[in-house]
Amino acid sequence: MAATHSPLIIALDYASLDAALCMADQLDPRRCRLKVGKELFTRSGPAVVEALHGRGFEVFLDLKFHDIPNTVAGAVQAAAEQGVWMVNLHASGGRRMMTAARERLDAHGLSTHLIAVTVLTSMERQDLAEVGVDSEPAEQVERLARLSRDSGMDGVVCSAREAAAISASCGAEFLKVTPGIRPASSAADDQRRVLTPARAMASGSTHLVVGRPVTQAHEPMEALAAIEDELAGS
Ligand SMILES: O=c1ccn([C@@H]2O[C@H](COP(=O)(O)O)[C@@H](O)[C@H]2O)c(=O)[nH]1
Repeated sequence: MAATHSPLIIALDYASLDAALCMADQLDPRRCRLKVGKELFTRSGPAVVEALHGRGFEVFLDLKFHDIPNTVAGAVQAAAEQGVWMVNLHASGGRRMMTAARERLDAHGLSTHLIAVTVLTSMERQDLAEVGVDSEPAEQVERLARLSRDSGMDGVVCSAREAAAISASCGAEFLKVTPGIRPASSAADDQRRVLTPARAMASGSTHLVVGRPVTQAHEPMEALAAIEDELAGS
């Protein structure tokens, strides 16, 4: 498998294995990693991970597990045994859930990166208030990032807007995987806490998750090249 130095992770949010592989076949594992999320995995199962590994890609399995500790530990183990590069769970599942997942990977010698989702990049203050969290997103992200670090996570999913603060509190090595990446000319869609690729890297993101700005572009490879150019010039 090709280990890339690129921070880019392309989100393969497609409704079929064929559509996902059609995009993957235009991409190069030396230029990006790929993310498999809930829609694609629910439709195609482990076959998609196998197919992407077969093409040389490192895979982030973005299933955002959130359940009781024993169940999440088992799910994380199952993901890691498929050889994925990264897997995630929801930090709001709490310390015992995260610790159980960490311990399960360690007990089996599995080196898959394990990261925790803090506050979804689609959420803003009002969304948090409606689920009983009376905080600014940045404040809640910081709280969950510290808990994630203390629970043995390798990093978090957050918006790039929070990456600098997390680097300060949890260290530069702590992974900051940031969706909500939008080139200046792209629509925000359902995302709320967005940043451009260059500003995201400057803020301390370690990895940038990009979906629709590339996959729904009229010319996806041109859109990807424009993002790479923006990063090279920053
Ligand atoms: O907080 C989060 C966590 C995960 N995601 C995922 O990232 C991609 C973003 O896709 P875009 O098309 O670039 O918006 C998508 O797969 C989400 O499930 C996120 O956006 N925010």
